[in-house]
Parts: sequence; structure tokens; C-alpha cells
Amino acid sequence: MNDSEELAPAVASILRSAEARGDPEGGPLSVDARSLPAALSRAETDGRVPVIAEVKPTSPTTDGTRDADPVELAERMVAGGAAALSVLSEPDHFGGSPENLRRVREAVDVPVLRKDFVVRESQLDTVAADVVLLIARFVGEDLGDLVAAAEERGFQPLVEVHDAAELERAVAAGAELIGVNNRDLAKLEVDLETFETVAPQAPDDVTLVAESGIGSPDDARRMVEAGADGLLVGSAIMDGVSESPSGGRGAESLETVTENTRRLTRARTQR
Ligand SMILES: O=C(O)c1ccccc1NCC(=O)[C@H](O)[C@H](O)COP(=O)(O)O
Repeated sequence: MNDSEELAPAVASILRSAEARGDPEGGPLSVDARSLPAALSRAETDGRVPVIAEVKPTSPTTDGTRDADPVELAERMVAGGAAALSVLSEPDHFGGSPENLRRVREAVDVPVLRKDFVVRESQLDTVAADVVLLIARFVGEDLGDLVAAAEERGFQPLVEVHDAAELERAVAAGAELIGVNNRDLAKLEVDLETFETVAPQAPDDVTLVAESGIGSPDDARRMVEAGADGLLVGSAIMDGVSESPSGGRGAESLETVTENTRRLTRARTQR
């Protein structure tokens, strides 16, 4: 991809570091994936809003780093009703790691999304996950090959788009899981109208995930009413986790994660 001048500086930096990252050792992974669409439908059947809760230690738009144990965070998200989890494995801008993801996936039984910025096939083999993110804008013409390579390994690829043209490319690449990112990677601004504009243009048989900027039960209802089968939520769930895990404050703030997750998963909708 060669449009870094059209990306926010922080995003161009994310892309540069993804391109520079070394390749993992060993051959292609073979993954026995837990189904994300099945987990999202189970949540709906149970009367929960289908939330994919994200273990997100930091980001270019977050102050400070939450270094609470990712497994403890993940367990509290599941206790709050999360249908699935997303774990950052990107180390340089999001404080994530492949090891965090491996430990979380071992500890929970819901599907786990690998949240990273994969730019070439070999990077799929860094760590096993149930779902792997492929960002249409970052991978350009390689999208179809990466979707196929992810599926060959057993991953469910979640293709992230931001507009109708990217949606068309995702569908042409064979994506069955599509995430519409409300965050514009050119400006880092978040607008929930993005999902409302793009979602109606998606084929009915695609599982649609609304990503980013979902901060309240009203936002969650709004995205489900606009057609979201799943909601990817990071900041609003991590909100309140202290930047230091030590002492009583750490334990209290971990409990906040359960409450934050529950507030969103219990946001009933009329759909
Ligand atoms: O979150 C950021 O600051 C960010 C900046 C640049 C590129 C990507 C970024 N976020 C990645 C994500 O996809 C979000 O972590 C995810 O959608 C959750 O978003 P939110 O609920 O708004 O934390």
C-alpha cells in the first residue's frame, strides 16, 4: 500500500511498523476456530447485545497505558456478557502482544479476534486466533489473497472497511465477516453515521460488525438498529481501568470492566 500521505500521522506510523516487523518462525498455522457468527447469534438469542469486547492497553487516541493483566480483563469482559473478545497483538502503538492473545484464548471459551495490522501473509502465522483482522485500506490489492490465506489456515477473516468502495472490495474478496470502522483512519475522527451509511449496502448473508466509537447503551442500540450483528468496543469497556494494577484500586477498576461490559450487553433493542 502506498497512500500513507492520506493517513493520520499515527496511522502511517502504525503501518510503517507493521511493514518493518519481522516474520514469525515456523510453518503456516492450522487453527481450529470457534465460530464468531455462532457466538454472536447465541448472545442475541440470550437477549444480550452481541459485544466483542476489546483488551486494549493503549492506542494513539488513549491517554496512558492500562497494564492490568489481559487474562483478568478478558475474564471480566466474559462475566459481563461479552459474546467474543478482541485482543491487541500490536506492540508499538497499542501495548499489545501475541503472548497476551495466546494467554487470553487459552483462558476463555469465546471466540478471540486478533487485533493487529497484518500486511503480508507470513504475519498470519504469528499467533493462533479464531478471527483475524484484515484492513482493506492497508492491504490494497492483496486483500483477496490474504482472505484466502487466512481461511486456508482455519482463521475467520474479519475484513475492515470504512466506505462503500472498500465494502465492494471486501465482498469481491470473498469476505463473510465485515467490520465497518466508524473511525476514519485519515483523521482519527469517529462518526457512528459511517456504519449507518455503509451497512445497508452490504449483502444480507454477510455478518456485519460495527467498530469503534460505541460509548453508551444508546450507541449500542443505534448500531444494532442500523443492522450490526456484532459491536466491537474497546475504550468504553476499558474506561476506568487504572493505569497501575497494584493495590485495591487495581481490583476495583477491574470490576469496572465487568460493569462497563454489562451496561452495553444489556442495552435492549427493538430490532
Ligand atoms: O483506537 C485508536 O486510537 C486507533 C487509532 C488508529 C488506528 C486504529 C485505532 N483503533 C483500532 C480499533 O479498531 C479500535 O481499537 C476498536 O475498533 C475499538 O474502538 P473503540 O471502542 O473506539 O476503542
